[in-house]
Amino acid sequence: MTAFKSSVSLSSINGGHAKAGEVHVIIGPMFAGKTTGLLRRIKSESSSGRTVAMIKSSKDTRYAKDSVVTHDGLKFPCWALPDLASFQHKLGDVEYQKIDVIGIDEAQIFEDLYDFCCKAADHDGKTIIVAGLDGDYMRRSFGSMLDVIPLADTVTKLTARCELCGGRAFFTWRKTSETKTELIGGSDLYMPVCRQHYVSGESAIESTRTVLESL
Ligand SMILES: Nc1ncnc2c1ncn2[C@@H]1O[C@H](COP(=O)(O)OP(=O)(O)O)[C@@H](O)[C@H]1O
Ligand SMILES: Cc1cn([C@H]2C[C@H](O)[C@@H](COP(=O)(O)O)O2)c(=O)[nH]c1=O
Repeated sequence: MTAFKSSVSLSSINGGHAKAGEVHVIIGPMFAGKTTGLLRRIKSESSSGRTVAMIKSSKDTRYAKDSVVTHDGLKFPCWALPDLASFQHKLGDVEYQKIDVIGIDEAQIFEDLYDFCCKAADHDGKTIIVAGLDGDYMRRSFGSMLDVIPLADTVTKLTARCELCGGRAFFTWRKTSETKTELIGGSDLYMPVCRQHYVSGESAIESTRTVLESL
C-alpha cells in the first residue's frame, strides 16, 4: 500500500504558526456550570503561562457589563462585543497575535461563531473554548451553537439539577409566557428541569390552552 504523503504543510495552512489551534465546546442547559467550567479552563491556561482573553455578548448585561459572571458570583473580566468579528479589530493585530486562548461565553448569541472559530483555530492557531446553550426553552437548536460541533476537538455536555425533583436536568424551562427566542435573564425567568418535568410542564400548558380555547 502506498503511504499518502501530503504536500501541504501545517505551517502553510495556518499562516506559519508552529502550533495548530483547538476548539473545545461546552454545552448544556442553564445553571449546568458551563460558565464555571469555562472560567476554570481559562484560569488554568493562564496559570500555565498562556495569554488568555474572554469574550461575551454585549447583549448579556445581567450581572456585569465587562465581566463574565457565573450564577453563583464568580467573575472574570471580558470583552463584551456585539459580534466576534469585532474582537481582532478592537484589540488590534499586534495584541491579537499575542493571544493564545480565547474563551467565548453565551456563544449561542453570536451569529458569526462558526466563521470566527474556523479562522481563529484553523488559520491563527488559537485555542478556542466555547460555552453556550445547545437548546432554547423549546428545546430547539439555539443560534449557531450546534454548528461548531463539527469543528470541535472536544464537546462536553453538562447537566444541572432539576429544580422540581433534584434529578439530572437536561433542559431549561421558561417560567413566563414570552415566546421570543432570545430573552436575557436568570432564575427570575428560567429553571433547569429533567425530562419528566419538562414534558409534564408542556402537558399542563397544553391542557390550559385547550380549556381556554373552549370557553
Ligand atoms: N436552579 C438554580 N438557580 C440558581 N442558581 C443555580 C441553580 N442551579 C445551580 N445554580 C448555581 O449556578 C452555578 C452554575 O452557574 P454557571 O456556571 O453560571 O452555569 P451556566 O453557565 O451553565 O448557566 C452552580 O454552581 C450553582 O451554584
Ligand atoms: C433557555 C433560553 C435562555 N436564554 C438566555 C437566558 C440567559 O440570558 C442566557 C443563558 O445563560 P446561561 O449562562 O446559560 O445561564 O440565555 C434565551 O435567550 N432564550 C432561551 O430560550
